[in-house]
Amino acid sequence: MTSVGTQHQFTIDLPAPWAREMMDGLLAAPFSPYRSDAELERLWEHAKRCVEDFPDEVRSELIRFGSRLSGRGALLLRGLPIADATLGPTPADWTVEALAKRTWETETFLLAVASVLGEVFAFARQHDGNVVQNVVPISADAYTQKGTGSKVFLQWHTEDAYDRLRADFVALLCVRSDPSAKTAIVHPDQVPVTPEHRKILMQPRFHIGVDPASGGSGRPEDGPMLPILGEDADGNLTIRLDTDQVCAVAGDIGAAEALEAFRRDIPSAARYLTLAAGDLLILDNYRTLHARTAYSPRFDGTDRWLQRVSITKDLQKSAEVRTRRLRVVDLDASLLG
Ligand SMILES: O=C(O)CCC(=O)C(=O)O
Ligand SMILES: [Fe+2]
Repeated sequence: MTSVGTQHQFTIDLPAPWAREMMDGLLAAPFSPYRSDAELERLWEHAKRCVEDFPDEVRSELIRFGSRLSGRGALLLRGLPIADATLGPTPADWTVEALAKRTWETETFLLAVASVLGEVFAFARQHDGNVVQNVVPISADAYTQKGTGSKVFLQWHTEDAYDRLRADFVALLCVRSDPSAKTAIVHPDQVPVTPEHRKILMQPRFHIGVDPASGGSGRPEDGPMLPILGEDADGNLTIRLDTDQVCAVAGDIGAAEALEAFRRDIPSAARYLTLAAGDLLILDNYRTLHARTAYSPRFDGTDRWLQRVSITKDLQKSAEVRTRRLRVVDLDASLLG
């Protein structure tokens, strides 16, 4: 097994014979993640048991990444064998009805990996609360700042930057690739920042906009006042930002300058990856910004297709706002900040 890494990101190539055998075994997984919450829970239990067969190195790297001890912001597992023919056509949108799938081996693997990092969950406002979300290009969204957009650059962001219940980790499994679409990642430590700017970016001198689906206006200036950078208990830098949905507080020239300088230096500090089918990219949502380059889907069933889950280390913190479904945070705009 080969693994290479930097202090910011780490890549593991899954051993091919093991990965093939595991995927063959998962073909028989009897539960769908899409039909009901009860069935999803059965699949979750099943996925957790699969982790017992993971190679030691994969398991221990996942545990290390999940514990945040490594300080890294991204972990890429490569080489999951995906039989393109069994996937069926890329759906035209993410609705469950569109997923004429009969086997759920990729979803099961995604959940198995997620189970080492924490608990999967979703927001009711996104993808109808699907826990496993299918990120595909949607024709009507082509020019939007959504994961389902395509023809425009999807700006640098952490997921749900304005929300205190945002995910700790986001896992993206590429099941069908488009070589022209690149996923870009950057750790805040990689972006050069002067000590003065860093101090400013750590103060609540910025607004992060709340999208209309979450009860906000979609305008950055209406969003809560928040810092962009922070520090965790170990003194490591954390980040919450969506460069499409942020502004400095009105009249705060220092904050505006610090934000502009930071934003300007992101692209050259970033790493650009073309996700291949079978690549699973796990992002620490407190330590990595991501983005996606523009690309041109054909909308003919052969387009790029990612499956994604959001993971929290502490499902309990959203207990009060999960009143309807076990893993789905209710539509509620009272949680910002
Ligand atoms: O398409 C990608 O590579 C990333 C999409 C994205 O930002 C997401 O699904 O969170
Ligand atoms: Fe994203």
